Amino acid sequence: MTYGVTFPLWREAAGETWRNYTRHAFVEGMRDGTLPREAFLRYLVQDYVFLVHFSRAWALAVTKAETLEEMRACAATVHALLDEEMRLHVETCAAEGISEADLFAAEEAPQNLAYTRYVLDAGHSGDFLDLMAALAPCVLGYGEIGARLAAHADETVYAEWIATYSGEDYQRTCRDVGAMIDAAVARRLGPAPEESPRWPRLADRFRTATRLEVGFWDMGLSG
Ligand SMILES: Cc1ncc(CO)c(N)n1
Repeated sequence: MTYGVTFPLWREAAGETWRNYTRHAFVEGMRDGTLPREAFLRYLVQDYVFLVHFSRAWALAVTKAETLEEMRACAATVHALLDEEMRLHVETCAAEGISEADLFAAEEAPQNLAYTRYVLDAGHSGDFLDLMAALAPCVLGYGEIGARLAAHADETVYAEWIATYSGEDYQRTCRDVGAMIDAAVARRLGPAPEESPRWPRLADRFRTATRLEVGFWDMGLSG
């Protein structure tokens, strides 16, 4: 999955951190079905809270945008998170006797706090590109993981998770976000963005968010 031209460059710059995220033991446990249910549910409850704050960060992107196209793409992502992706969390948890009110009230794990507030701060202290560099590993990383697992997973109890992230709705969101980031980078940094003095810092933000994704999976495994 490439999702545009900027994402592959940032992913490459993140080096083995990207692999640690997308090939994490938690991910492989969903692929082959060996992930303990308890770890999955712990993760899913935290991930619901993550998505609440992640939606806020995309809403912040609407206010940081410079064009109507950017505003539309960011608003559409807020909608996709709140009304499509979170359905997985609500329905899976409901089947386990965990209500949406319980999810909303769940106490955030430190790894969750660190990640979401890092992303929000990237947006508050920086501009639209700073925010996009911090948001990209989440959206596009899950797209990449979902597509790989759909192609290579065993018959697994985690099929619904895999179907959510490999499904057409989520993959379309990833393609749209990838294209929007390419246009946003070209608009602000010109035709040779890698030569811009801002480039190393954007790549660094992307890698930091990727490190925080690794921490999020670690949390799921360790409690
Ligand atoms: C931690 C995390 N990263 C990315 C996504 C994809 O939106 C998610 N649901 N949770």
